[in-house]
Amino acid sequence: MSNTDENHTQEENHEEEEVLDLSFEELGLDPRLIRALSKKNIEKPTPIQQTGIPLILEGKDVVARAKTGSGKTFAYLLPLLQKLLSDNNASSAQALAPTAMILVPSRELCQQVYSEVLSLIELCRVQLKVVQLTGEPSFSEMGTALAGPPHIFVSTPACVQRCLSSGVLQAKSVHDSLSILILDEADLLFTYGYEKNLKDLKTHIPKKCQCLLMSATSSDDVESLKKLYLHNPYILTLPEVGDGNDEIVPKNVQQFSIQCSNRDKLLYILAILKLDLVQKKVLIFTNTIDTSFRLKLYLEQFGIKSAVLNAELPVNSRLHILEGFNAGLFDYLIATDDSDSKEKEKTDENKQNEKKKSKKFKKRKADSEFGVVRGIDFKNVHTVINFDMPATAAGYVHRIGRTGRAYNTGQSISIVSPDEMEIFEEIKTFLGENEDKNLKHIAPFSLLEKNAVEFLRYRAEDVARSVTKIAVKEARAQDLRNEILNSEKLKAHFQENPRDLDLLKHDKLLSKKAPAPHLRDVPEYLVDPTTQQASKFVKLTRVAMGRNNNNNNNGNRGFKGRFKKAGDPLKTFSSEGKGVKRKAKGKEFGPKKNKKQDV
Ligand SMILES: Nc1ncnc2c1ncn2[C@@H]1O[C@H](COP(=O)(O)OP(=O)(O)OP(=O)(O)O)[C@@H](O)[C@H]1O
Repeated sequence: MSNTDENHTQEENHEEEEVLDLSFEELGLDPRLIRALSKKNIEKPTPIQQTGIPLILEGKDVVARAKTGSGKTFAYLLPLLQKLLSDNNASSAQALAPTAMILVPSRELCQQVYSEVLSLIELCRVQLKVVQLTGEPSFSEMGTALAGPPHIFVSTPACVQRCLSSGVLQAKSVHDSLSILILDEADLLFTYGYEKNLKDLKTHIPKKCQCLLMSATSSDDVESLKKLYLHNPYILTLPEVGDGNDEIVPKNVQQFSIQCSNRDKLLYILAILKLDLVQKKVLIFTNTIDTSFRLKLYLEQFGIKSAVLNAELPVNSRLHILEGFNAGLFDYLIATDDSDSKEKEKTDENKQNEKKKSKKFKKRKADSEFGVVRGIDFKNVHTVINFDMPATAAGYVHRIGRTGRAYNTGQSISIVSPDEMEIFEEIKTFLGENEDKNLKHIAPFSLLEKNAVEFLRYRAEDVARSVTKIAVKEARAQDLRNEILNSEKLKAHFQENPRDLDLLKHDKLLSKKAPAPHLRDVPEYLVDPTTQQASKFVKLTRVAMGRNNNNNNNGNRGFKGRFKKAGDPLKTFSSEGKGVKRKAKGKEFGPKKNKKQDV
């Protein structure tokens, strides 16, 4: 809508264009922003930032499609802040509504984007006001949030609609003041049920307003949103999603799989974690909340402490669990991810999955604004484990995308049972695996020897039997009670001490009986020499990476934190399946080419 020619319905033709190796200075960014980025160890723009920032600064409507973790948030935040910095004292002085709105599908994303903007503003030391609001705020909460008004309003479509219909936000003021609207994680907005909100909201968006649409994947929903909100947009597709030539998962993520029976999944994950075969931090995905508690209780018995994250926890707890994990207060997070099935439900008439969900799960009210996977920037996650396989291939890509973010490296391990083989095959096809061409993206996880697993079997099965359904049910209820209590305390505490991290220890033990001392350490005679060697390699790598079991509290390692391939024993230790497609080196961000195209 930023384009002045309203009658111009034909979208522009954009030729394919080489991505230049530009610096932030060359992109014309304000020195204050560049200094702020530097303090965050961010020195060089990613490809989507290199191509997106100049277009957004020019005032173009842009659709940006770039793979997960490619830096889309700064691609829109930096030009947005630059614009606000340059007209801070002029137009916004008489404004009665925010100058910019960033709409996201979930509370977690809202908090994440808000923190990112706030920290940039603080580091720039400028007087810009950013506010976030989600859920169902009261009249006075809306009034407080929008008083001023803030320059940037981060919210969900439903919440903005609420502000408008209550009259706290005047349609005329929005019409007069709003100059940039950003729809982030656009491919999820309809899935999360915001279609009507977005259609209604459209009537209040002034034609002069610049609209940006950010998404990791393309979909019919993105297409509909584009038609609804954007005029004559630039379509940035990085990499060429869907043209079959590029990898969908970032190259800096090594993907592995383990095939075992459903019953052995606990045994295998124990072996991976207990024998120290993966780098921390570790994010583990399950499909149901009960499974996550079962896993937590089980691992606890072996001295492995973890936190759980799911939709039934109070929002404050969820946000602080994320914050604590990002700050490095605990190493293992078990997340229940069903955002994937939300999408499946939407398109799939077959409701069998629904039936499988336990009655208990259905009774508890899960937060519809909860999103654990899409867009959440889990900091410094080195390993993603699919304890349960996701329901769709797109879900897999989004889960794996929680590691290897920006210029970091990472790995994923999917533990696949026979009844998950169908989706596993689907995922492999989606990733472009081709048996004929001997092209593989997911290799067997060969660091884990069968012998090593068998040595642990007796103890593991014994403990697994002790984690009964009743124990799981009690732990789940106990955790919920704890977190509800915590939630109110956390809210009050963090209002006064926003930077205090003491309360964020969400990996407390839930087991009724303390872990038996003999289960905490695996005696050396139980581990075969090959596994011992693999484990030593992983430890050495950790030291080389500067992690040494303790995560540093610096959320962003940027370039300086990444380790070189040559120094990564995981990559020299033979763990790749025959014919696995790997790149020895090269840019970690997709292809050289940027495709700007007409749609
Ligand atoms: N130029 C950069 N250099 C190094 N790190 C960067 C750069 N830009 C962004 N990052 C970091 O990369 C991580 C991923 O960025 P971001 O969350 O914006 O990715 P995304 O493309 O939005 O991913 P998703 O599609 O999963 O939401 C963040 O931790 C961010 O701070």
